Amino acid sequence: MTGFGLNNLPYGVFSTPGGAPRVGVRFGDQVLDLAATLDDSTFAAPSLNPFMAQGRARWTEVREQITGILSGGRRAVLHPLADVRLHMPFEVADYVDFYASEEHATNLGRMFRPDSAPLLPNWKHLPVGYHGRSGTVVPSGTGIVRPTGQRKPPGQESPDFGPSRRLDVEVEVGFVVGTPSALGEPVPTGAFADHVFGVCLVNDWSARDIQAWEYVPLGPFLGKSFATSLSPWIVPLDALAEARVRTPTQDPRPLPYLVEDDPWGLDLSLALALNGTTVSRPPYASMYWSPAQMLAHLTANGASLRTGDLYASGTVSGPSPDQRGSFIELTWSGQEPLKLPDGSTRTFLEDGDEVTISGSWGDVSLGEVTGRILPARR
Ligand SMILES: O=C(O)/C=C/C(=O)CC(=O)CC(=O)O
Ligand SMILES: [Ca+2]
Ligand SMILES: [Mg+2]
Repeated sequence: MTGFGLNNLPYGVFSTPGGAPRVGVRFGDQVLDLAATLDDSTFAAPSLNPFMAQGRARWTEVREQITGILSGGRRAVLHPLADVRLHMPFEVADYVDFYASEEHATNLGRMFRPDSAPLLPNWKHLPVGYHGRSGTVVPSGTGIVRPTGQRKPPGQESPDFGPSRRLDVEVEVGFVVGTPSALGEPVPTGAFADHVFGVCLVNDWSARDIQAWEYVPLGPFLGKSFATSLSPWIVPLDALAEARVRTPTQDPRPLPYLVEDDPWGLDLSLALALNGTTVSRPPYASMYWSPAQMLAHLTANGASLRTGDLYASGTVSGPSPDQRGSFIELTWSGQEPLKLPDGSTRTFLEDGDEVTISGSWGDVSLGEVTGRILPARR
């Protein structure tokens, strides 16, 4: 049907006019009102966190119940999607962003560090990542104010302060943790599905001029912390069982704690659209590190997981130029502007631009995450 049939059933948080935000499941162009249908107060919460904290056995049980209700015509409270407002689906605990695409890491290495090897020596030994800012993860549709910060273009002797001139996107896939883990206890790759509840789309907005000046030696900071957008529907891992593929061959072989027996690469097709025109189609199957390896690495030092932790894959870029997941790559640092159907060209984002990332596996849709650029505050 629409990408939201019985084989998908993603969870989100919605409200009807005058009603409180509560948990819903998308079915076609309708939203199943879970609190009203199952008479379970877990789903009356304004976030998925209480349900996600209950763990995999409960997630499976509820998915079976919902499937039974929607296929067997049992009493269900459904609202037309057009009549509801969608909210942040869960409360983000900690937020981590990885860097798991070899193509993206190579492209950015070439542009940011033209005088050294594009991949740093650690890159094929561990999934490189950084901790982001969970408080600025925003729901799809939130306007993105152009950030202001320190900029130092090449050839300019000292930095100045002003609105970013190189505002960009990053097409990413997000993984949402349900079951927490104990401090001091690493989570092995084989326990990925016990902890991760589901998958969504992420746009890691990035101000390339701020980033290029600030990032050495501690990594991304204000160039990325102003906003990160999230899609409204969290697709359960169960809906993606058939999407699983092996990652590309990993050479050198990763250390034992990063080896995965069951493959958790995902054959998702993503798309990046600017003002309604698709400009790129990044293939998630090309990602070098799997989300199970990312989780094992994230906890290898004993760092604990909390319900609502979000970790993103890093920008998804495939091998061909029309598969790149950011404008800095698509326009090669602004040197090769994109031509748009209205005859205009684009390097980085302009005020008023609207960006939409969508994704799917077969007829299982991840929906979309969208955002429009608002002028800088003055
Ligand atoms: O190579 C760098 O210095 C930085 C690259 C990024 O902007 C990466 C980032 O946010 C991680 C990713 O999305 O892949
Ligand atoms: Ca990123
Ligand atoms: Mg961000």
